[in-house]
Amino acid sequence: MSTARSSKVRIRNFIGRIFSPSEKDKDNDEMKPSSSAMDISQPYNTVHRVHVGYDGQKFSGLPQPWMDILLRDISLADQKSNPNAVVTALKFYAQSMKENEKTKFMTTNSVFTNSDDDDVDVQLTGQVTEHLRNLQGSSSTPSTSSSSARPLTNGNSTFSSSSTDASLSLSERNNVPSPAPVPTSESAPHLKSFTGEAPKLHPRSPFPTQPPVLPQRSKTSTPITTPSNANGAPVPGSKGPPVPPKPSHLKITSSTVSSGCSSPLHHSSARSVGNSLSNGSVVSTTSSDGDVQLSNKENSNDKSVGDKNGNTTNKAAAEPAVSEEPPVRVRASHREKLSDTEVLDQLREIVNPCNPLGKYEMKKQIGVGASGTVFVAHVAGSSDVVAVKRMAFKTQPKKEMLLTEIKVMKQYRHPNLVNYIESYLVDADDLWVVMDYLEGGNLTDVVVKTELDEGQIAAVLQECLKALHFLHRHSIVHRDIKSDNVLLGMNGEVKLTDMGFCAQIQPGSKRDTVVGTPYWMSPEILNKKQYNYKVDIWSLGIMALEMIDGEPPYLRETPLKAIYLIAQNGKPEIKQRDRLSSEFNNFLDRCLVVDPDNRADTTELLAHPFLKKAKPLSSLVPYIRAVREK
Ligand SMILES: Nc1ncnc2c1ncn2[C@@H]1O[C@H](COP(=O)(O)OP(=O)(O)OP(=O)(O)O)[C@@H](O)[C@H]1O
Repeated sequence: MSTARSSKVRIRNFIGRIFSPSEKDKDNDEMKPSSSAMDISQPYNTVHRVHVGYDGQKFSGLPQPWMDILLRDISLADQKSNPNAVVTALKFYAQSMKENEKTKFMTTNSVFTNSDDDDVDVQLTGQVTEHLRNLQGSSSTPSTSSSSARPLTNGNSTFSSSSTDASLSLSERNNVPSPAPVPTSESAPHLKSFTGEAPKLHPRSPFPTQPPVLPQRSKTSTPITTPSNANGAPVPGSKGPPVPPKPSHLKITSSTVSSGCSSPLHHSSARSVGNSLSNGSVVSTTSSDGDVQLSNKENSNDKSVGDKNGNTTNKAAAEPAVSEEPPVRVRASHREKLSDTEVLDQLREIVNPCNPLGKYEMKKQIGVGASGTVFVAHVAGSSDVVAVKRMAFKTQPKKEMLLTEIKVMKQYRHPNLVNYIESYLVDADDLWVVMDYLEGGNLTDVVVKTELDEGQIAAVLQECLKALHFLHRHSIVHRDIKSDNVLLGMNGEVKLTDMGFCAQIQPGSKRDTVVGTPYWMSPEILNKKQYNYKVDIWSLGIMALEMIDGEPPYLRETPLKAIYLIAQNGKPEIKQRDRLSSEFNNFLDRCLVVDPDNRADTTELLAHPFLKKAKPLSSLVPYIRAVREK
């Protein structure tokens, strides 16, 4: 029986990568300075397998630190009630660890990508699949019994001496300093109507009990600094996502200014690009390369959930045990990845070949992102202000994503997208992307610190939907919709940014690359199913919940638990349902439909009665100001 019920999780590569921490993304290899001729290289493409069993009662075969995490975060009862969700969470966790090692700064609320042909597989025997199906059929209600009542445990100690520390200390990395104490109001605050007066800010309530492990929201308005070793790698256990080492030439300095050159866009047009293109017309036709290109993968990989014939063919399924095997095989990618040199070549075709230093005068740092640092800059000889994102190209772990971002920004212009102005590649490494400056910062700061009313929320959603409608109409799926990626102007403009994960999906086709930020991810992405542009609608629904609650569902859970809960629960609970208008409730219900085929699209949502409640964008201004001035 236990054999029949065994499920097998193959977590390939992961362990090998943990124990070979110096093996980096091979994309970076050619950029590494060559070491001495006597150096013996690290093994590469090593593949290890860990067979994990589930006997209907508990999981076995996981490395001990993982067992500890599992037991700490997901009770045995929860494991039993939905082992499939546990498997999904473990897969995700393993994948995030792998990303962590690749990018050095993975956190669960960091965005990440992984191809479906990556290294973490789950195989369930037919009977187990049936068993799980029965379980799921009979327990479709959310299992939150232990999640909200139980104070979160601190994951710091669990892995402090383990050899897998560097990757497994995810929870610890998600720790953030406690928010400043704010008086808790006795009664739940009601959504307000905007009166036109200066807003009385409604600070979000603090946690009832301060959880020791709190997943971190990216706090992009202040630089994130993380202790790092001599190589710039993060120190295990350090808090906050480390940023890539910043080359000295990225420091703000006016001493390096050299002669500028004429730009493709004149200064005076820089701030009006969006408006001048307000019809949302496509400037250029579809890109045919990089991530923007559709690569609709045939289901050619050998990964499957369950054996359709119900056969128990795998020895490991019958005998759950940790077994590490020698390197086996590396699955061919379904899409040819561009080499660094190819990315560089394509980039050179896009960028302005001149030196930007005389043209843009850096004023101050706005924030530090995963790939670089954003500055506000003055355009020399004018009063125009732009944002300049500077990135050290050679050390970027995801160069192709950068290329995608620039291509999409350049090709698709719309008043509700942050518009690209131009880009430069200085000394083949210092990549500048010049874009509209949105002085109001990101929506996260507003939703975390204030409470918008329904009219304001509707206004924000309407603007985002216009951008999404435009993108979807051009077969572009954004894949990372969240408040962090919505920028605000001081006049209340609302614009989507961060096009790095955009992909093109031909009408009627789907993708399966796992991309996004877990808390905002749709169930179909999380479960590694094929998906289409409807994933953006789900994320928009989660973002609407952020605007109501100040955070997405499960943000206070430990990462593994959060992923488990998303996989387990599907549609999240709308906590303040009773306080919301029926129109808003219905809007949320249309976004947060688990089955993407039944989920609304942008056309439906743009005509939704809830958006009739949208207030003028100027209603956002006092809130934006208040947050900026705080
Ligand atoms: N055009 C802009 N105008 C104003 N602020 C901006 C602009 N672009 C980015 N920012 C701000 O700069 C900070 C860093 O932005 P960035 O896009 O680098 O962050 P990220 O999305 O975390 O990183 P990455 O895109 O590299 O993964 C954020 O606070 C963001 O809101």
